Amino acid sequence: MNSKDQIPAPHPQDNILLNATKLRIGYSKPELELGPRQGLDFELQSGSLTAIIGINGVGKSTLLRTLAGLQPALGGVVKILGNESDTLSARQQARQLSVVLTNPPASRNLSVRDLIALGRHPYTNWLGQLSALDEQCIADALKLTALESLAQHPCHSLSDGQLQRVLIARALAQQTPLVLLDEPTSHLDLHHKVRILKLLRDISRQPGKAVVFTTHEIDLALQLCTHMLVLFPDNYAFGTPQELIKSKVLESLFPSDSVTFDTVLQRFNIS
Ligand SMILES: Nc1ncnc2c1ncn2[C@@H]1O[C@H](COP(=O)(O)OP(=O)(O)OP(=O)(O)O)[C@@H](O)[C@H]1O
Repeated sequence: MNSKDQIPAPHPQDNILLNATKLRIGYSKPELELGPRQGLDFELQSGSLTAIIGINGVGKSTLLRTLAGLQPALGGVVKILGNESDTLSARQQARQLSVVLTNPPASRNLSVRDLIALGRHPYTNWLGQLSALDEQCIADALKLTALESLAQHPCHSLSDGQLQRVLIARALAQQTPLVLLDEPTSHLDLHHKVRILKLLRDISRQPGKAVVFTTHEIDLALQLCTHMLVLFPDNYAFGTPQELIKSKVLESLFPSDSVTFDTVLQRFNIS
C-alpha cells in the first residue's frame, strides 16, 4: 500500500463508524442553510441501518452528500472512523465509505460487470489491474443484487430500476465500512424495494458495517431500519423507530389535513 493511502488509526470507540457534531448543512451560493441552525449531532454505529427522512426539499440529499464529503459543511464536524473527514485523501475516503447517488453515471457505455468493477478502483494499482480478490468482490456484488444474468449487458440498455441495482452493486464491491445511498429505492417496484432494503439491512449486519440512506419509503424504513433521522426545516430527531413513534415525531412530519401517522398500526394514513 502506498504510504499516502495508509488509513489513520481508528478511534478507540471503533464501533462508531460515523460521528456528526454540530453539523450544519446547506449552500453558500446562493446562501441557503438547511436543517437546524444549532446543527445535527448523531453517530452511526456498526450494525446500524439508518434512514434519513423528511419532506421534499428539506435537505436529505444535502445531508447525505455532506456526510459523504461531496460538499462542504456550513459548520461542525463529520468524523469517519474517528478521523475528521476533510483530513482524509480521496482514496482513503473511498476505502471507508461508498456512495450511491441518484444521478445516472457518466459511464453508461460500460457493461454491468465493468461498471461494478469500478467499485474496486480504490484498491487497484495504477494500471487498474484486478486481483483475484477484486474479481471475487465483483462476483459477490453481482450475486447479491441478482444481476448475474445481466453482467455483460451495456448499462445504457438497462431499465432505471436495473441501473439502480448496478450502482448499489458497485458500492457493495467497494467493500467499505460505511455505505451511503441517496434514494436507493426510488425507481424500484415494491418487490425490488423490499429486496434492496433487506439487502441493505443484511449488509449493515455484517461486522464493522453501517448503512445510511435517504428515502420517502417511511413505512418500509420503520419496519427495517435500526435508526431514523427525521429532518425538519429547523429541527431534527434521531433515534430508533420505536423511540420516534413514542415521541410522536412522525405525527408532525406532514400537514395533518393530508396525511396522519397511526401510532397503533405504525403507518401513515390519508386523512
Ligand atoms: N447545488 C445547490 N445549490 C443551491 N441549492 C441547492 C443545491 N442543490 C439543492 N439545493 C436546494 O437545497 C434544498 C434541499 O435540497 P435536497 O435535494 O437536499 O432536498 P431533499 O430533502 O433531498 O429533497 P427531495 O425529497 O425532493 O429529494 C432545496 O431547496 C434545493 O433547491
